[in-house]
Amino acid sequence: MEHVAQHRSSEPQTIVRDTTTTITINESENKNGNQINLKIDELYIQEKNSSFTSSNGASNDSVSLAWRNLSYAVTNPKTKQKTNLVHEASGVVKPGEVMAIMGPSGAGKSTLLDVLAGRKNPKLTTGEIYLNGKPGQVKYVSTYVMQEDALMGVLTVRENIQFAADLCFPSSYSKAERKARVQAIITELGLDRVADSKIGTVFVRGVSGGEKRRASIATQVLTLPKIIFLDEPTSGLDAAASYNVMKAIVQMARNYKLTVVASIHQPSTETYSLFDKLCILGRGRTLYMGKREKAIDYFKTLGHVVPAYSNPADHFLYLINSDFMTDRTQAEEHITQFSDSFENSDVNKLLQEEINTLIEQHKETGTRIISSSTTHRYQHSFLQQTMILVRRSFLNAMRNLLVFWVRIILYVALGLLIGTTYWQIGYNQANITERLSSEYFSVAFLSFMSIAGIPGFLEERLVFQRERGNGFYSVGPFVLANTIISIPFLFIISGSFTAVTYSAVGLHNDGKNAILFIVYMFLCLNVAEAMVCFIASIIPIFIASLAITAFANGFWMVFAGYLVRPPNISKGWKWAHYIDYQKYSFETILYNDLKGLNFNCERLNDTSSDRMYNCFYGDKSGRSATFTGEDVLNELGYTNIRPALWTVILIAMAIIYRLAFFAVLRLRKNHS
Ligand SMILES: Nc1ncnc2c1ncn2[C@@H]1O[C@H](COP(=O)(O)OP(=O)(O)OP(=O)(O)O)[C@@H](O)[C@H]1O
Repeated sequence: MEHVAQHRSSEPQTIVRDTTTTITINESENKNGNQINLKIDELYIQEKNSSFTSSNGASNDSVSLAWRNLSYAVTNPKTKQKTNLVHEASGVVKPGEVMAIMGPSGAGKSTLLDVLAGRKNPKLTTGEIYLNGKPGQVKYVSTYVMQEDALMGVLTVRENIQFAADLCFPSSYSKAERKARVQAIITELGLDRVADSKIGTVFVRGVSGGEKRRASIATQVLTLPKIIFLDEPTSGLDAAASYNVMKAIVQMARNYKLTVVASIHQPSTETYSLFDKLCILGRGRTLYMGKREKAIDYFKTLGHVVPAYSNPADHFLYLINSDFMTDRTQAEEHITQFSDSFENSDVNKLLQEEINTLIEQHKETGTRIISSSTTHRYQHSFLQQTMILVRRSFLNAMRNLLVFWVRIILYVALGLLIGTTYWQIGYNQANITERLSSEYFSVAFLSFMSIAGIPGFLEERLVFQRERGNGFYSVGPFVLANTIISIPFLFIISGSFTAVTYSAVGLHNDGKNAILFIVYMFLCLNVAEAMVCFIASIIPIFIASLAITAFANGFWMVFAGYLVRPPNISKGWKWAHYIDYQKYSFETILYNDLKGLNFNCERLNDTSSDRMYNCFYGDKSGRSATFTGEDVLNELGYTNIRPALWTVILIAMAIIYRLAFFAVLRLRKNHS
């Protein structure tokens, strides 16, 4: 095989190779003006030659994974009893091999996968993990593909992968090179046909489940990490889709000598036949670890012949399943028998020898894969990470019905409702209550409606979690991008709401006051939005965060100072009033409207008295025909409103919620 790879130089380049598929990128797309014809392994070779390091900082040499006497034990806090979720496991997976961890539900598949991937608490882990025969840190050479598809539904397959590529490849890669890499992985995972189709949302029918899973995998293996861990990559897929997903993974492992470990629940016969190795677990114990094609013979030596025409995977799982044994001791013995048999088997002896040989072979040679630094290096600066995320969030918001358009429509509809309900309330004292109500409901309803942003936020958060886990960017750029993107969006909402409400109600008829109304609505929504992000980051479960945000907004509505006026709020709840963002929003809007307005008192027709007017507010002598907006504020107890200070408080509250949102994500990251 011939590889010529030098497209990073300024000279025109030719890439000659013996594969059938090449990807042609338009000349104009290459910043050097050169045509690029690449396939994924060509890029891989180039990276190797140019000391490419993956996003995790690892070199591109193949890496074997071995583990010996690996246990993971948890202690029951009540009984103080220790339980081994993984017990004395050993195994080897070599470059180009795919190993499936199989076992019934609760067997410890995910736990073993997580322990191998370095995602579990190291204090609870004992045993050794070797990379190329030397103890090493797996996370620097691996990627972990989560079970959930973390993609943006309104973006196409290509766009999702492209944004991941923009984030995980250094800026030294030209746009055309990144595009070539994206196209290569699309081809590699058999996604060409649907590359420009949207992933799909509740509103838009998108690609199939299997295609979505492959797209999700593509976003996570772009850098060709040397070891790939996949948590149930076929869960929720039918047999054909599962086979296609696994086939694509196996193909990649073979082509690029990647070491792949996947937990699999119940593979079909076809999918099962794709694996090179099997690790069968039962109650955390190893019941078989070795070559897939030797498993049938091994179980035969134990007296368990796989019936003709049956799926070996099904048969093994059926054999070892003790879940429905009512006697716990009997169930335990059942598993112990299998694990003891394996421990004393020739297969295990060969496995131990293989691990020993691997360690011996690399004793004198090879370098230890371990990070020299505890701090992670990202491919882009903080600012660049933020800008890429802003671009993606913008595209997502513009296309996402739920994030943008539905919310705009809802806010405008709410504006119309308030505008028509309080239509031209005028300047008579009888309508003061309605005037205040229209302002209170503007604040309260719009704040409440911020819950509509939860689904979109949770989708983005899932993508963030995956990308953060893969070291694409840090928490700061995500929070900052989320904040930046919300600003124009909230201004548009505030502006369109004001456009349909302000004049319809007949609020303070002055351009300056109308603009200030938009600003105050914006400040209010800005806090509401930040609070939503904070709550949804603490509880990233749709129904739960919806309920808690609704409760929080209901709570703030009570203490905003309209349903109960400030002087009448009981002492015990005063604190709530002072930390209530709706109070500051409502009061600034109220002040902005009432200050400088005059209202008409009721004219009395009683000629026998010198009282000509009945005024609810202001001068009650009966001689004044009007009262001022300030009179209303004073008499209702809205004293000491300081718009400038309230504005600062609202900005500070938004910043505090955003910082809390940042802290939650940081803590969760550290925790995981
Ligand atoms: N932190 C923990 N503390 C106590 N028990 C735990 C903990 N984590 C997992 N377990 C238990 O360990 C066992 C193995 O869990 P694990 O998720 O690894 O199983 P699994 O084989 O992946 O199951 P499934 O196929 O259902 O996902 C289960 O019985 C689970 O309840």
